[in-house]
Amino acid sequence: MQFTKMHGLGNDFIVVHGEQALPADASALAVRLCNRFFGIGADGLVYILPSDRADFMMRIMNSDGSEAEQCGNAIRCVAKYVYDNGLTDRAEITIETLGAGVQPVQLEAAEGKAQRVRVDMGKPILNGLDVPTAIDANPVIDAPVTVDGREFRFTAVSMGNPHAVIYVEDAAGFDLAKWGPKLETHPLFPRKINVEFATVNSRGQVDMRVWERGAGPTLACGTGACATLVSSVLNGHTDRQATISLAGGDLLIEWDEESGRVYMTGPAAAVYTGTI
Ligand SMILES: N[C@H](CCC[C@H](N)C(=O)O)C(=O)O
Repeated sequence: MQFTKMHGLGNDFIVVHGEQALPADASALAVRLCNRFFGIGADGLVYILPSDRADFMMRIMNSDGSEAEQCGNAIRCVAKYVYDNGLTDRAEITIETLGAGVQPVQLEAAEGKAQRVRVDMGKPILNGLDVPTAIDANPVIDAPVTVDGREFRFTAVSMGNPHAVIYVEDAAGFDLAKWGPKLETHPLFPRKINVEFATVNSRGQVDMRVWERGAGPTLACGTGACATLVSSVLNGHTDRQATISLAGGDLLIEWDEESGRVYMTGPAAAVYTGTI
C-alpha cells in the first residue's frame, strides 16, 4: 500500500489515495499503522476517495481505530495532496466529509506546491443534544462536568465532530494526561468528546491545548481550534476572528457573522512517501 506521511501543525496522518471506497479493515489498519513503535506512527489514517457531491471525499480513522466525522488538519493535508500530486489543477476545490458535507477549500500555492489552505468548516452545531451531549440546552455554555471530584465548566460545540471547550489559567501547562481521558469518556458525552483547554490572552488570541477523542494529546486540532473560537465568541471572550495558538503552531479562525460559517486557515506539509 502506497502512503504519504503528512501533518498540519504536527497533527500527523498517514494519507492513502487510490481506494474506491473505505476498506473494510480500515479500523484495524489504523490501529496497526498509527502505532508509533510497531507501525508508521500517526494520529490518524486518512483516505482520499471519490465523491459524487464534491471533487474528493475524505474519511479519517483515529489512531484507536474509531472513525471521526471531520478533521480540520487532515482536510488541509488532503487539499495539499491532491494539488501537489496533480489530481487537480484548481486552487479552489471541494472536499466532502461525513460530518460537514461538501466543504469549499482554497489553496495558496507557490512553485506548484500548496503552502497554506483556507477551509470552509461549515456552521457549528450548538444544540446540546446534537453535539451530542446529554444536556438539553441550545447552546450549552459554561456547563458543569465533574471528574474525580474536580468541577470543570465547558461550552459544547460540534464542527461535525464533538468538542468541549474548557477555560483554564494556563493551557500550555495544563495536565492533559490527568484530566483529558476522564473528560473524553464522561457519561455526559454519548459519543465521547474532544476536549480543548483554552487560555484567552486577548480578543484576538487564545492559547489552546487538546486531548482528542480517539487519539489522545495531539500537537494541534483544526476542528478544536474552530470550536474554541466559536466558544470564545459565545462567552464574550474574543472577536469573531482570532488566532488560536496550539502546541504545533497557529491557526487563523473566523466565524462569519452573516453566513454563520467558520473558516480555518493554516499550513499543511508532506514529510515522505512510502510503501507498506
Ligand atoms: N479526534 C477527532 C478527529 C480528528 C480531529 C482533529 N485532528 C482536527 O484536526 O480537527 C475526533 O474523533 O473527533
